[in-house]
This record gives sequence, structure tokens and C-alpha cells, in this order.
Amino acid sequence: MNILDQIVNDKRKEVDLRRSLIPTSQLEQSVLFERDSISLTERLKNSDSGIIAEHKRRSPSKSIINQNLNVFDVAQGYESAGVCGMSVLTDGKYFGGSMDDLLLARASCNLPLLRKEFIIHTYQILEAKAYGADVILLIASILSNIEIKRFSEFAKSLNLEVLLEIHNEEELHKSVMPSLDMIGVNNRNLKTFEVSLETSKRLSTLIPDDFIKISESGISNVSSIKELQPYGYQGFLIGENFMKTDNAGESAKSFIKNLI
Ligand SMILES: O=C(O)c1ccccc1NCC(=O)[C@H](O)[C@H](O)COP(=O)(O)O
Repeated sequence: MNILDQIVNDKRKEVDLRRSLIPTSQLEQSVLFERDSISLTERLKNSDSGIIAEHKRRSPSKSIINQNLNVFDVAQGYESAGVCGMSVLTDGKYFGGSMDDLLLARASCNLPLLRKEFIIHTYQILEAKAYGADVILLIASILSNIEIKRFSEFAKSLNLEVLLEIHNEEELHKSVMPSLDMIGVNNRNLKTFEVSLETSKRLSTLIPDDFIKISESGISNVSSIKELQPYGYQGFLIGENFMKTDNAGESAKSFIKNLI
């Protein structure tokens, strides 16, 4: 069993447990359920940098990245750095994240927030809305075409934007549909952890122009972004490169200064 299969197996158990503890009616009563979403696609269209900065404590590929930063400061730092949006990993077992991280990020900034999660059930989309997210991630490799359609349409009905993540042509072809807003190419093979920007370059021409293109993972310098921009990428998801420093916000700020 590869790591992705393991994560999804655990996620199914976790979601069953969460559903048995907190009913959907309770999620729908959250004050955040009524707030207007902030559009990440609009911010990306109007940005010179396109940076989406991630809060990431640890990961299966790198183990511990940084356990010392607090999400409140990181979100404020990213906002004053001028990023377009923030990605918050909410998985606990493999990434050390939580729904509280999302809530704290929401309380501390006005950035569009992406709930970075392995979504396998509509319940997690309701949670995303109730805890202040603006965008959800759907990972094509763990979902069927029917699930992608159902989940993305459900997210749109809650005014959430949808980022679909792909790794290859097959995943792209099974997933393209009007209920998506952004298509992200993950440069990290989630089964082997190999990282290559060539994945973004190779898939760029196959992604229809109706979607904002985002390149995800393994971006650690400005020259990588300069290399990817001519391929039509308007968004760049960066985690470890900022989070491995003592001050993720300052690190994002100097990165963006060098980029624009
Ligand atoms: O990062 C991992 O090791 C990982 C392993 C298995 C599934 C997902 C994983 N990462 C999620 C992400 O997509 C990244 O956190 C995100 O793109 C940022 O990547 P990076 O800039 O390389 O930290």
C-alpha cells in the first residue's frame, strides 16, 4: 500500500468518527457559515506574484518541517507579505494540522483560505465552510469522476471555490468539468515523493484556458516561478520553503520582493 492509500484509509475512519460526533446541522449553524467567501481566483488574476503560501508543520516526505511557528502569526505574516492566498493543512496524523489551524488563520487574516485536505466526503466540505475556508482541494487521484462532480458542485453551492489537483494526463481528462475553478499540477508524485517541475511544464498545454493554472510543490526559488510563468501558470503553491525558516511571513515577503 502506498502512502496515499494509507492516508485515504485513515481519512475514511477519521471522517466516520467526526460525523458521529458533530452533526451537519451543527456545522451549518456556525457563524462562519454565513460569511461571504473571498475569491482566490480573482486575487490570482490580479496579482504579479501569484503566491499561495502554506502552513505546513510536517509531511510524509520531509518529516518535521517546523513545529515552532504558530498559525496566527504565520497567517498575519503571509498577509503582510502580500501573498494571494493561504493554504492550511488540516490533516492531523500525517501533517500535524487541525481544523483549529483553519479557524485561527481565519481569525487572523483576510486572505482567501484553502482547506488543504484529503477530501473523500461532502461532510469535509461542510466543515471547510464552517471553519472559514474559501477554497477546497479535490485530489483527482483519490476520487472518481462522479465524486469530483458531486463534491465540486456541492462546494459551489456553498460559494466555495474548487482547486482540482492532478499529476498526469489521465487524471486531467477524467476530471475537467465546469464546476472547477482552478487546476493545480502537483510537481510531487504523491506515491514516490519525487519532485519535478517538468510535470507542470508537460501538462500545461493540456489544461483548458477556462481554468486558472497553479503549480504546486517543490518550488524553492524565484527562478522556478520565472521558468513556469511562460507555461501559463498564475498561481504557485509554496509550503516548505517558507515554513522551514524562523519567520515564514518574512521569508514570503523577501521571496515576493525578489519576484516582482
Ligand atoms: O508534502 C508531502 O510530503 C505530501 C505527501 C503526501 C501527500 C501530500 C503531500 N503534500 C501536500 C502538498 O501538496 C504540499 O504540501 C504543497 O503542494 C506544498 O509543497 P511544498 O512547497 O513542496 O512544501
